[in-house]
Amino acid sequence: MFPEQKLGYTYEEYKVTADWLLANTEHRPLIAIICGSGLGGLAEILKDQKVFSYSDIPNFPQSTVHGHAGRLVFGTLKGKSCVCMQGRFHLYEGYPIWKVTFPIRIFRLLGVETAIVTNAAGGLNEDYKVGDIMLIKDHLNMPGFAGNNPLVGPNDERFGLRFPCMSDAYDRDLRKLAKTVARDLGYSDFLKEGVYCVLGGPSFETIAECNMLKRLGADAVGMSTVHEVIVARHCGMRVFGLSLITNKAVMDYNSESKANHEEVLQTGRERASQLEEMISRLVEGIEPNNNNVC
Ligand SMILES: O=P(O)(O)O[C@H]1O[C@H](CO)[C@@H](O)[C@H]1O
Ligand code: HPA
Repeated sequence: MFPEQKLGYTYEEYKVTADWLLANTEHRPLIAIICGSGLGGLAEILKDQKVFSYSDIPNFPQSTVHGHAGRLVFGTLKGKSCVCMQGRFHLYEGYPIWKVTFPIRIFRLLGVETAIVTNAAGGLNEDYKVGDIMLIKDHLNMPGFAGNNPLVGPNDERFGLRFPCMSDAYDRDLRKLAKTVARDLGYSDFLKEGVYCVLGGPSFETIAECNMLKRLGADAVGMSTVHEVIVARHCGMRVFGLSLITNKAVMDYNSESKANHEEVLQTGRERASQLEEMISRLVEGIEPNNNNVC
């Protein structure tokens, strides 16, 4: 006999964590920001911070990847209450997908209405340059095609529907707002909009895989974000996503380039201040959603 496999957290387990956070901070965030690899500096722009190490929060997984500090930062940005993950979880760290997305449901129980998800990604679209910021308009969920979707398992109606729609995953109004913000900041030259493809990692893609993904319609490739977005949409949050193009995917057998995590982190450092400015202005323009399910 095989031992029964755990398929996710119970509602009560999510509540334990959410209630612990509510008891330990006075912040009541409406906006959650998830920092991608090397983008943890985004959390530093929050004022009146209350910071928790993931290791101190009941049930919280731990960050194991360089460039993901493992801190949950509450604070205000442009007068709005926010919570920021300085470090996310990835499948390749060995976490089951329901642990990867655990924080999203916690945020929902805290009252968060809007999720801003950021990541570092490899550019597949040949028009993209290193340092470009790509607004995510849609995704390709490769682990999902193989049955690894964070909503697999019994559905808890207190979070959302059994079969949530994903054709409107990335909020059109927030993308419009981001384009206006980027134009006002003079960022239009490096602003793109495209399709993000998630793979399991941790190995970077082969040349053949990059060419295949491009033909399938992906503009950028990474190892995160999509699982979080699916859970956020399932529980009725609005989602805004952006990818920082940290490296160009290698598409050509004559190329000497090699993807590496140090380059990913370095590009994050170089674009940090523009990303901070853009996210601040975006948050400033976000209207409360009055906790309506989108
Ligand atoms: O998606 P984020 O967390 O930004 O990180 C990206 O950067 C790492 C690879 O360098 C991978 O984890 C990839 O997903
Ligand atoms: N591939 C996958 N994930 C990534 C990449 C990449 O080229 N760059 C940053 N994260």
